[in-house]
Amino acid sequence: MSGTILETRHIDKFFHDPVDVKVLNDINLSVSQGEFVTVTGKSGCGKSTLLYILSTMDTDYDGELFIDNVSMKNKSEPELARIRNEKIGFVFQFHYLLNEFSVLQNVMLPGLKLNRYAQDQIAHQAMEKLQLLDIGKLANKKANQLSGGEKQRVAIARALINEPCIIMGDEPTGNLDKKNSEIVFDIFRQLACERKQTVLIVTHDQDFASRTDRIIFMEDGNIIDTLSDGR
Ligand SMILES: Nc1ncnc2c1ncn2[C@@H]1O[C@H](COP(=O)(O)OP(=O)(O)OP(=O)(O)O)[C@@H](O)[C@H]1O
Repeated sequence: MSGTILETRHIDKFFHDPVDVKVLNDINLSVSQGEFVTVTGKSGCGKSTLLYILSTMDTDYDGELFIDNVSMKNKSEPELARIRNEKIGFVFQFHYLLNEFSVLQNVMLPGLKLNRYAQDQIAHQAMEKLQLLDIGKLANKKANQLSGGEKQRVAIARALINEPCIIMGDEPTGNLDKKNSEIVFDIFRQLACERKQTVLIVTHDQDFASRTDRIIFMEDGNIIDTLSDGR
């Protein structure tokens, strides 16, 4: 494994409504390139809140976040949006695919947003991602013609289109059966091992978590333990 790709220093987070509540307490985290990490803990312990901060979508916190060794402090919203698009791919529990668009078009969308390549080049890259995930044959189907497992694979392909250095997932297998969860797990493992992309997943799924490189356990807004598999 190589350098640090994601780091937090002393992150605290308060919610103020209806009363002041501290939901994250002194979160210090360092994740390496190519590492496959899960964050787990009971409902309400702060996992999603942390993920929102790590993904730069929530900027209302104390402490400092570094992505690819760059501090996110004092960045404007357009700058953060650019960093998000370039550096981070997201996979959610619910896929949020656009039903009226084809699979290929869905995968292309974040690439078009970044405006880095011509449209036909993005289409080519999108096709490559679909093939990587073994769903090339679905390219021209509409998103609403797919099974749940296929939709989630398309959502992963979409997350990969801009070659992000970090892939973040919020319960990405939460809506899948065992077989499809396995497929999604294997994809993340492959991305981390072979493509050296960092994968950080929030999950309740203990079986999933137990097979990743490191499990970060949270309780009441604190990191209480980490378990590495020594890989
Ligand atoms: N917008 C908000 N305003 C006030 N409190 C909030 C807000 N969002 C979340 N919380 C509180 O912050 C704490 C952490 O919530 P968070 O959603 O991060 O937990 P979680 O570990 O992701 O839970 P789950 O596993 O159920 O998704 C909880 O006590 C929650 O009630």
